[in-house]
Amino acid sequence: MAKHKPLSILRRGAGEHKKRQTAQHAKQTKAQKRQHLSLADEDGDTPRPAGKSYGASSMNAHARKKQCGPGDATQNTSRLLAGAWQPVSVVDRQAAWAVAQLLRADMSGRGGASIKSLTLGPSIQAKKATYAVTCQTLKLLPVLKQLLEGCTLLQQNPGLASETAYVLMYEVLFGEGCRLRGPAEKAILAVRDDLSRLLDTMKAEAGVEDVEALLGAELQHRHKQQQPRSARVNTLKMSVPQALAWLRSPPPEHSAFAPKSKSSCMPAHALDPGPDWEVVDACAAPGNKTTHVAALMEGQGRVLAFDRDAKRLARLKANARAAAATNIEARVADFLSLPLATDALYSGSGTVRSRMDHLLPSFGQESRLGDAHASAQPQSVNQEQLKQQATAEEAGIDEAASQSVAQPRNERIERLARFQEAAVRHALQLPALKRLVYSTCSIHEQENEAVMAAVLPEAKRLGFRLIDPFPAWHRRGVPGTVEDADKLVRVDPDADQTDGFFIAVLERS
Ligand SMILES: C[S@@+](CC[C@H](N)C(=O)[O-])C[C@H]1O[C@@H](n2cnc3c(N)ncnc32)[C@H](O)[C@@H]1O
Repeated sequence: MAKHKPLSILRRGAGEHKKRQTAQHAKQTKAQKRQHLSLADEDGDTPRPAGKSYGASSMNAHARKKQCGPGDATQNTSRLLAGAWQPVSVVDRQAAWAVAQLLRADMSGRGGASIKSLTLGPSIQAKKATYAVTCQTLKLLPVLKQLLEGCTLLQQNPGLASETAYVLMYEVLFGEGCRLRGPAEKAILAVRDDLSRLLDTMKAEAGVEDVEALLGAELQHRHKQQQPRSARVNTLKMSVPQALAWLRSPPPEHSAFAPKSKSSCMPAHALDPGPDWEVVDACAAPGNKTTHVAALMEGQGRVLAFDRDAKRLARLKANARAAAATNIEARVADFLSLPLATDALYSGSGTVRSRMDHLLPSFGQESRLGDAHASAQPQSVNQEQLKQQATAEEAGIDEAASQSVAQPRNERIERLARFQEAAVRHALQLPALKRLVYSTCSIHEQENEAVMAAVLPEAKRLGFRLIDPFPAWHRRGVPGTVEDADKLVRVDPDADQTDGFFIAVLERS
């Protein structure tokens, strides 16, 4: 089990830091240009005079200023987007951008891209460092907010957005400092001593020594809850006994190990394909399940992988090559226009731990199974309507979500559920279909049991029945929501310590 790391990990390792700095110096100018291209919301650096220095009078722990109320993050996000001061370091600039996107989406209650997709995406440089700074800034956000509210930093520096301030305050107080200095860094550095004093006062008032203790018990507990790490052995490259032997020797660094959540390996086993099977993965990219299925088929038979997103399909192809899965044929296609079987689309609500959503301020404020059942009893819908309404863009998580227009969560889940239902109905029409696995990494009943309840009558007419892929598994579909709910498999992200998942298997005898 991965243990919670002490505050010292707020500093990146020396090697990583050196690598990052060298790369930064070498690529700074080019990187700045590229960043402006790739981070479309950034409006370029608009250098302004450095902020004034602050005397102790502008920092008051006891009479903290309330100018930064809950509404300010949105305003300040616009400031960030409208050409406010950008951090000079590409890592800090990317982190400030990611924090702005995440807080904006979180406050609006709309779905959005995950921390990982924003900080580890293809256009991001120094991904690990950007991810680390973003996570640590979010983790300490309550403290950073309090510090910011205790001073007039934003008021004195109209060019400084709060998200930039959070990231740079994190860097200056807990991270690696700011070696590269533009107006934003100078503004923060000018008040560094005052911020430190204010932090000391906050700790003294709370009677704690560690900054994390300022976060309160609930938040600390939330951060400590980490899922056990798991990996899937690519049996096309190494057998499981070999892998176990490997794990007993020094750290496993082998392409046969793919870090994966345990539950994400369940759908392929639920399908349980034979070597001579022909399998269709309808919404396949980036190919996690596809490559797993291909391995379970021992590199034989044929796995047809479809995805309507050409870029994501290119990633699938690269992943298939890396996995030595030569039995995968990948094509760009819209599944709803193809007479083929389906994997599934899902909101990804079960992967909040993997997505690191617990670092966001609103985490835990909504009911997890929530509104799904009450508001979304399965309704039969016209197939053509479904095709029109259920656009795939909303269905892909992460990258796709970050590009799509944000929608209220419930609306998005409803649209996903409609697409999912359409996809299953479509797959059921395949005359040669023997077994269908419907799986989502969502915990919403609307996308899971409700979809099954909607399609089951038609599935039964076509000769399918629900079967139980894992009789020994302990967590089942929500009782009373669908016939044979006890044959459905659920994985709970908290109780089962892996990503949330839902799996239903329909088989024709
Ligand atoms: C969540 S991802 C799938 C993850 C994949 N099953 C895996 O295990 O790696 C959803 C994918 O469905 C694709 N998609 C959405 N609508 C589609 C459609 N109508 N036809 C084919 N692919 C679609 C998206 O482009 C996205 O890549």
